[in-house]
Amino acid sequence: MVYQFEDLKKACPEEWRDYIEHSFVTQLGDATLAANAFQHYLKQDYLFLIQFARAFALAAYKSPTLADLRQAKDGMQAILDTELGLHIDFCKDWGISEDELANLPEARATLAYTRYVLDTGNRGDLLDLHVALSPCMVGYGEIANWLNHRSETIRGESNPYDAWIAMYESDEFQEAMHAEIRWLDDRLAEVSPSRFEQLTRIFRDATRLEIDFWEMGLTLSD
Ligand SMILES: Cc1ncc(CO)c(N)n1
Repeated sequence: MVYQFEDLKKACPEEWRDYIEHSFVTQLGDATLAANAFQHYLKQDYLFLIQFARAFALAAYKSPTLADLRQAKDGMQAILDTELGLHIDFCKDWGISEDELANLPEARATLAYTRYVLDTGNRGDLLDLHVALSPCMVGYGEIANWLNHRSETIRGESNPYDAWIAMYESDEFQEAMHAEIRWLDDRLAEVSPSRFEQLTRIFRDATRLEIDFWEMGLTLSD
C-alpha cells in the first residue's frame, strides 16, 4: 500500500466533512454569519497565526535537509509577511485595532489547537509536525473551493465575508496548499501501515481541533 495525503482524509471522513462544511463556513458563505461571531473568530485567528509561525520555526529546527529547511522558512514567511499583514488590515476593517489584538487573551480552543500542534512537533519528527499542520494548510483552501461550488454561496459586495473567501481562493494560498500536499505525498509514500495509523490519529485530532475553533467562533466562547 502506497499512502497519500488523500488517505488521511479518507481515514476520518466524518471529522473532515464536519470541519469543511461547518455551520460557521456555510453561514459565512451565504452571508448569514453574525458579525460578532466573525469578529471573535478574527481576533482568535490572529493569536492562532502567531503560534503557527512558531510551529514553522519548529519545523525549521526539525529539518534534516536544506530543502526541508527552505520549505519551513517559506511557511513561516508566508504567515509573517503575507497572512498576518492581511489579517491585521482585515481586523481593522471589522473595527478591531492592532492595540486590541496585542492585548487579547487566548480562548481555550486557540490554546488547545496551537499547543497540540507544537507538542506533536516537539515529541515527534518533521512528518508528525507537517501532518498536524495539514488540516490548517489544506482545509482552508478546500473550504474556499467548496464554498465556490455551493449554489447558496453569495459572492461579491453583497456578502461582507467575500474578502475572506477571496483570501483563501487566492493563487498564493492555493499554491501553498498544493505544495503541502506534494510534500506529504512524497513522505507518506514511504510509511508502514502502523506508522500511517499513528499519523491518522494526529490528523484526526488536528481536524477535531479545527471544528472546535469554528465552534468557538459561533458560540463566542473564550
Ligand atoms: C484556525 C485556522 N486554521 C487554518 C487557517 C489557515 O491559515 C487559519 N488561518 N486559521
